[in-house]
Amino acid sequence: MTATKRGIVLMNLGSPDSTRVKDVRRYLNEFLMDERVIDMPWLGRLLLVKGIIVPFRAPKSAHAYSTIWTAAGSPLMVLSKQLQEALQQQVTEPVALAMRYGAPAPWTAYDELLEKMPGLEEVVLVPLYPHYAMSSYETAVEYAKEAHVKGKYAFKLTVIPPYYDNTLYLDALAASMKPYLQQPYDHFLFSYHGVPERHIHKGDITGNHCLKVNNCCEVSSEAHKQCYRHQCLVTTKKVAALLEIPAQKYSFSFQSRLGRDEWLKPYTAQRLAELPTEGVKNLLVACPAFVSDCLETLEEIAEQGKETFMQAGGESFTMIPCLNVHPMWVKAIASWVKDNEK
Ligand SMILES: C=CC1=C(C)c2cc3[nH]c(cc4nc(cc5[nH]c(cc1n2)c(C)c5CCC(=O)O)C(CCC(=O)O)=C4C)c(C)c3C=C
Ligand SMILES: [Fe+2]
Ligand SMILES: [Fe+2]
Repeated sequence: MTATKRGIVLMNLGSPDSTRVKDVRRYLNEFLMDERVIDMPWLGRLLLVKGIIVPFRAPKSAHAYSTIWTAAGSPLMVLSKQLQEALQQQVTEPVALAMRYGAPAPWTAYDELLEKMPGLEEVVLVPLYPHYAMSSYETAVEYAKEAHVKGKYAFKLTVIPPYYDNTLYLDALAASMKPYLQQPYDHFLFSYHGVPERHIHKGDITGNHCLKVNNCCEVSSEAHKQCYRHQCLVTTKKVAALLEIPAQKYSFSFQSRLGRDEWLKPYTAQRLAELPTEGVKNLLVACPAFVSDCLETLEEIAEQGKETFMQAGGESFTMIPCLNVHPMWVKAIASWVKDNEK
């Protein structure tokens, strides 16, 4: 039997091309005009995004990006490329990188793989999002599928499902965090990117479970296949168990709220201001919704979040890096692609 000619695409969110306001504006326009991110009818979305959000946000975001930008580009891009290279060392299949917004687009990644491997039969898509959300995992996967159909590519596209409860992912996450638990700490905060509550209702395939049933995320339901909050809770509990963090010593919260809608609570910024008043002086923070460090971890949490916590009376704030190129994480991806061969 001959082996399937297979390639791998790692897919992340994408960053602006530079910290110039015009590049950030273009990026934000593409990002926020995505109907899975701002889920409004097209005209309302256009007016809100181009008329209100982007003109105000672009200069502020450009400044935020300028505080984390490196000589090689945005941390998210640099770290995604490093992950691509590290994975390439572990597997024989060619590995390409794609972004949901900006470059490289999925079709660029597909063409790159075809060039390296003429007669390509299968592409395994690895979304760099552990949890299912319509504004992250779903939009990336649908975009990659659309590019596959539109480009009439002959190869089969196989998508790795959300891996929030996958043992290899959880083991890698716990191992990457463990060294930071050697220092004394009062509390461990798992901060996840937030989403509007409306997105959780929309994703509820049962129509009557999410945010409707008491303790919905802990009551077994088919809805959990697409419930971002449930999946964040599972990652939190399983990692805390692996690290033997007692229940009263950890919690989870949601960051990066945009606009006036109700988003998943508690809000990270609010918790960071409250924790010192509850006796938490030494804090560990991790952001498992991101596999690569990015604006939301390096600026929003490590810079702004730290300031909020320290000003509220905190004494030490330790930000735990994302998985980035942790060897166990690279091995986890390699192993999922290998399992897929069976
Ligand atoms: C309605 C707005 C947004 C939703 C919903 C949303 C969900 C979401 N986002 C990520 C991952 C990332 N988001 C990043 C940046 C970012 N996110 C939004 C808005 C929403 N995200 C904006 C406007 C921005 C741009 C920066 C800013 O102006 O604040 C990033 C960082 C990108 C980088 O270049 O570093 C990531 C990663 C997830 C996982 C998610 C849903 C679960
Ligand atoms: Fe975001
Ligand atoms: Fe839920």
